[in-house]
Amino acid sequence: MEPIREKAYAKVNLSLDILGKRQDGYHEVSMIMQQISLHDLIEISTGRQPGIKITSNKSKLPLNKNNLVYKAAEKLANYHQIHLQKESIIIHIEKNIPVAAGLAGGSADAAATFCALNRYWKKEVAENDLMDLGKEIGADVPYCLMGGTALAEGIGEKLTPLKVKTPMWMVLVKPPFSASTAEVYKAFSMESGNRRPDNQKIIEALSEGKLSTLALFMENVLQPVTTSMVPEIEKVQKKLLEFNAFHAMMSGSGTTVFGLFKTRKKAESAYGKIRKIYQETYIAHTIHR
Ligand SMILES: C[C@](O)(CO)[C@H](O)COP(=O)(O)OP(=O)(O)OC[C@H]1O[C@@H](n2ccc(N)nc2=O)[C@H](O)[C@@H]1O
Ligand SMILES: Nc1ncnc2c1ncn2[C@@H]1O[C@H](COP(=O)(O)OP(=O)(O)OP(=O)(O)O)[C@@H](O)[C@H]1O
Repeated sequence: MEPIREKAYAKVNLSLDILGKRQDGYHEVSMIMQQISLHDLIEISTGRQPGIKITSNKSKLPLNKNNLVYKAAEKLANYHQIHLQKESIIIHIEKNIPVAAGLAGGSADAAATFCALNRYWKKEVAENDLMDLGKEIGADVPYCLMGGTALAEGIGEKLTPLKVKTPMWMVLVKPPFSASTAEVYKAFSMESGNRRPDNQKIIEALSEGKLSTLALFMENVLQPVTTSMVPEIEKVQKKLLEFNAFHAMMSGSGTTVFGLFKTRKKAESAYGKIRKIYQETYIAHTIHR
């Protein structure tokens, strides 16, 4: 049997606002998510040993039960009442998305694993059920299942798809330092007074293709928090602006900073320059559903 392949696309946060803290430690958010062309590849094939084996081209990735791909396989098998121990499955993760970078790499892999395993097992799951299973793995997983452009509320699982008139090119830089999502959220204070995005204005600007207006209202309230841990973020942001990005901002809890460009040519020119400074530099475009 031919291996089953599924692309796992990264996301950037065009905005991230925090509205409050919940009793369980999670935060109520309001953020605009955008899927991008940078992706991992999930490949499912039949193995010889019983159980699930995870392999990857990336040596530092956990290949055990801590991998979000394993968690996704376990959840989906339970849902279908399939005994994983009686299966013989190899899941290979071709990792291209930088890890612990604010680009939802692990969440995207989990979402793609759901889709690939459903095809492998020839099963279907109602969208709502799949979203619920995804939410149990991570707050970004429901969005990764949906893709495209969306307003994400609640802890990130309440999703509204958004219209975008103009696709965009971007250059992403992952500084050589990471930050833990849990630690960044923990260090955020509701009294911080950090600059907040105006999501309604961003939604309008996206639907009308007004890129300069968009830039006026994009903010990530976590950026000052992560920058206090990793000051390099500010330097990367300045470099992207210097190389003609019309806006540059940190994605998610960081540490990746992305710069938006009005044309592919401008993005390619900046990419050529900034990759000489930062090893983990990527060029991508937005993906629309
Ligand atoms: C930063 C973002 O990537 C922005 O899209 C997400 O909000 C984080 O999504 P994620 O990594 O899928 O989050 P999870 O794996 O569910 O949670 C990791 C940790 O982040 C914190 N967390 C996450 C989401 C949220 N709305 N509030 C939180 O406080 C919690 O401490 C949690 O223990
Ligand atoms: N398949 C996976 N890909 C990447 N990381 C994984 C995976 N499975 C487990 N992890 C672990 O999860 C942690 C976060 O990785 P990930 O790349 O998803 O972070 P992130 O991009 O900051 O996510 P988010 O934007 O959702 O907060 C890492 O420490 C990594 O070891």
